[in-house]
Amino acid sequence: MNKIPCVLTIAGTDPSGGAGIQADLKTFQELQTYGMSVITSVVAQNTTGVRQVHHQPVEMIEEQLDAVISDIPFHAFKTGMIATIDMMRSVARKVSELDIPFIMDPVMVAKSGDPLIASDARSYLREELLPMTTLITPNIPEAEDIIGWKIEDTEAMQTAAKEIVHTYGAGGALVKGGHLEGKAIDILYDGENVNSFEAERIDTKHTHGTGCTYSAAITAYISRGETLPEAVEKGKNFVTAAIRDSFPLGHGSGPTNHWALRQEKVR
Ligand SMILES: Nc1ncnc2c1ncn2[C@@H]1O[C@H](COP(=O)(O)OP(=O)(O)O)[C@@H](O)[C@H]1O
Ligand SMILES: Cc1ncc(COP(=O)(O)O)c(N)n1
Repeated sequence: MNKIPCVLTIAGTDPSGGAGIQADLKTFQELQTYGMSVITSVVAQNTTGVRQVHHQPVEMIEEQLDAVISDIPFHAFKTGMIATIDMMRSVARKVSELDIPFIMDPVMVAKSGDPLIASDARSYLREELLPMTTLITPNIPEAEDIIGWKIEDTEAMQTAAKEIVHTYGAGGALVKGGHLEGKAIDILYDGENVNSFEAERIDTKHTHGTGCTYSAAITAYISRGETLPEAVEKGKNFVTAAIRDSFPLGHGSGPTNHWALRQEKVR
């Protein structure tokens, strides 16, 4: 295995650079890992919303995966937007050969409210992909979709994280509290322990791509040999700084700032 930590993202694109593959690769680069990408869907979107989506044919997704897997060993990978059951089936088949950490951001709906996956793909995600994961990182609506009941506080987030692991079979679950009020609290259950990660809520609308950035940062830290709780703690610091210094770019919800931690160290 090569010494450089190598990581792969399997996700959709964002030409405006704040979410999806683009956010993942910027995060990988910023965290001193070698980033690679397999594109599932080309998404015409920006800070205001999604205009059009073009799915790659499943053969093309499989070819991209084969091209990477057959050539370059990597240490961890993440998935983001995988829009249809057929696409999920192809990804599942290919990644089942890999014996490395799998971080899944179960992307369902963009910040703008636009759906990013087919509604019938949600149950396939829960039943077929979720049990393959080392860690799944749902926000509150995504966690609710998986477990089928409402999450209203951090106690319920903890119950949900345990249920996602014990009932649905994820290796670990990080339920993110960005959609609740008050402090930005995320709950990690790794199959043994519960850890809580807390940050002050930052008063900003520029949170486009936070979920992508966070899961990419966790993937990068894991590829560098950190344990799950360590990787989440560092990932949380990274995404909090990226939100604190987010860019007021575009006409909608602007992107997070992947340089933020570096700038904080320099200041
Ligand atoms: N306004 C905010 N201030 C500070 N942290 C936030 C804010 N909004 C979201 N977060 C944090 O950003 C990360 C991603 O959050 P979340 O919005 O829940 O996920 P997603 O982007 O998938 O919808 C989590 O760590 C969450 O706690
Ligand atoms: C291709 C793609 N993947 C994921 C998201 C979700 O982004 P967010 O983290 O803002 O919900 C997105 N807007 N586009």
